[in-house]
Amino acid sequence: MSSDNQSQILSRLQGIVGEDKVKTDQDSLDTFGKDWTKIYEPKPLAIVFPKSTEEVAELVKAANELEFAIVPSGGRTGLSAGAVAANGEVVIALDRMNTISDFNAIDRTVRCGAGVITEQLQDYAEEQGLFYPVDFASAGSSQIGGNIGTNAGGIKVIKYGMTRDWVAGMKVVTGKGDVLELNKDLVKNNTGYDLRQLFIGGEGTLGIVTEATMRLDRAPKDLSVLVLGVPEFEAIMDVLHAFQNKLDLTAFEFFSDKAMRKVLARGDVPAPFETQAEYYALLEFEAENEELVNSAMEVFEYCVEQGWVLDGVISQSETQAQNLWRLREDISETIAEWTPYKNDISVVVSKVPPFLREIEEVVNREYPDFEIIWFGHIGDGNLHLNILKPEGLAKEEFFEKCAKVSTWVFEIVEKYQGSVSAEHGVGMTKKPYLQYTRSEVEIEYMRAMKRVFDPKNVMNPGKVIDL
Ligand SMILES: O=C(O)CC[C@@H](O)C(=O)O
Ligand SMILES: [Zn+2]
Repeated sequence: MSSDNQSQILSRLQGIVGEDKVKTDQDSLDTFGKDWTKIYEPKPLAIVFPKSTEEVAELVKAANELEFAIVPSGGRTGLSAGAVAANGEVVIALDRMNTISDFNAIDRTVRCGAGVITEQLQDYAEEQGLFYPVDFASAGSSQIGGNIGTNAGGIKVIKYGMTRDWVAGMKVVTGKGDVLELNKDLVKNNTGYDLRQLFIGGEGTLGIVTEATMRLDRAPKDLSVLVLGVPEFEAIMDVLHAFQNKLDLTAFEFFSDKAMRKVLARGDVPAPFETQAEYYALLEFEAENEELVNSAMEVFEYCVEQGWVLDGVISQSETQAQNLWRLREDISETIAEWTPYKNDISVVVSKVPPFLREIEEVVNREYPDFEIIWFGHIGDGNLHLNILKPEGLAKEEFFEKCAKVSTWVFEIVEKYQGSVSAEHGVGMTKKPYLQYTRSEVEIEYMRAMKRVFDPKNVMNPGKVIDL
């Protein structure tokens, strides 16, 4: 792009959002040009901070006219490079659109600007005696618009579903610059195609979500957390099955001993119990009355009798419950110092054990010095596969080897009819592998949709699919 073009674009942006809301300093470009993927060099042209849907629509129209690309940006906590601007794009950061309004106690809904932080909504719901259930470790920085764009999942999906299930209505600016108000917050609205669903999880490739009405729920009462030591991976599924038959679980997570040891080594949280097991399951349920607690204890004893569980602990206080959760939630951040290879994959729950074993076998056989760290939302069939870079192995060589790992893993994903991205989206990192989960015909329909909503390919180009 010539410098004339660049200055034309910049002055147009300034005309729309105001001079001080267009940033081109190196610090802003570096910060807003990337997400947590960390493997791409950010190179945006500018970062703009609009305040309203109208301003966003003007920005998108300008992009169509002056032919520049847009990257929508929320809390930038994504792990698939969906919010990376590495090719001179204009980043639209929704941070200033962070108002919560129009709470409706009867409908149990609240309107959020796209820039509302997840935790801000969770706290707001709590103040109203209600609950916003989509939750994950990055809730303190991720934004509602980004959650919708990526259909964020997290640790409570087993009971509450993904972000998709909590969007009552939303406003989007399409890639053509049209403003759509979708679904009008209705529970029942059988009037043909539900366009909401295309933008939810569309990763900003069809348009930008600027506002949304989010549903809230009854607040769960007296949540209890159980951590169980499990000697064999296969037994975790028996444990899940046994507990699900008796209790309505709000979470069922797992992590390996290797993962937990890394968290414990930081010295912030105590070990759950002395017995060491190869894997741990973390369960959460509403212990509203004694009957439910007794029921949980009976299942626990049954699991011990069967040899599926070696030891366990049930939280006796809120602090203990939080500490048990930290054993699971702190893993991702803790292992970041080993420059891990990351993957986020899923299969139907019943196929999880052979699926994991097959992946483990191939990695162990080909690269015996690689340390695999398993954890994830196993109650939903979602595994997080992390591999730590061995000390002394150069980063480049490690990532070259990991590219091979990806191909083996995705071949196994295809064999098990799973997904190459369970909850982290496609972005740039999973784009080359989409065909392991989506058929060619399906991908062609996706391209056709992209052409309808964003004919000039200004919206987050190079993410999810290529035209
Ligand atoms: O870092 C990862 O691999 C997963 C991050 C996140 O989805 C989690 O469940 O902790
Ligand atoms: Zn996760």
